[in-house]
Amino acid sequence: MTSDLRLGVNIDHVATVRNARGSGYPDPVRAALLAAEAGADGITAHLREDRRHITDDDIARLAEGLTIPLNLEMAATEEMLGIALRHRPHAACIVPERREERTTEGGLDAAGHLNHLAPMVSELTAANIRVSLFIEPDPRQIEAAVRLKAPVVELHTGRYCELTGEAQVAELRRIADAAALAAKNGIEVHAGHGLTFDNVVPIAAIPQLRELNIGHFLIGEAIFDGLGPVVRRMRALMDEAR
Ligand SMILES: CC(=O)[C@@H](O)[C@H](O)COP(=O)(O)O
Ligand SMILES: NCC(=O)COP(=O)(O)O
Repeated sequence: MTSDLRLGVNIDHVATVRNARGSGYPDPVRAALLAAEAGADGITAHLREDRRHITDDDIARLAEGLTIPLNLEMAATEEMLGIALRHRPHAACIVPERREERTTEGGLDAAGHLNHLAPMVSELTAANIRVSLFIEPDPRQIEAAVRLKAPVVELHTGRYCELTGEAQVAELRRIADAAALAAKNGIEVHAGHGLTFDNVVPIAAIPQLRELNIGHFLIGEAIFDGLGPVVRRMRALMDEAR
């Protein structure tokens, strides 16, 4: 039986492999359908401003063809807002973006950009899109999410995944405290970034978490074991932790 913790499979890096050769394959939509068959509860795709992996056409096909919820990760720009409003994904997760970064480094500074984010959160919410803010596990950012009336936050687990020993335990505590604070304020709590078979269990055991979004590791492992088996194994680890 699956637990109350949903697994969102991020298929960005299927598109990274496709784009490396400018070919039509491997197709991230095919990967999304396979992940759904293997037990993913949702699909996450990050349409970066530089289109380095997922493309506009991928988003159109995902929005059209998925039977499980689509979580569109997007920068807080007018262009991305327009795309979200056009395709109406189940959820939109607002993430920070820097063109020169290799991956999403740190969370969105919601506290520092309240005035910019407020109309965006309202417009997405009015369009029936569930807004999530991808933030650091920091009480200041949770308070900003409360002020913005964001229904969901996703806590960035990247630092936790990179640390070891006592420092990792301290970061895990920071994530658990942030999850408790957000849930106490009526916010649904998700987490993700950098999660693997080896580090997922302590995160999945945080009782307030309702969803984990995992991509890069799963797509990498799929090269060796196939996407279906690795999604099923991640699901099983998450379920055992609850
Ligand atoms: C916001 C986030 O954590 C995911 O989108 C993940 O970062 C995959 O995309 P990149 O590897 O391009 O950052
Ligand atoms: N929001 C996090 C996400 O979608 C997946 O991150 P990663 O597992 O690719 O690092």
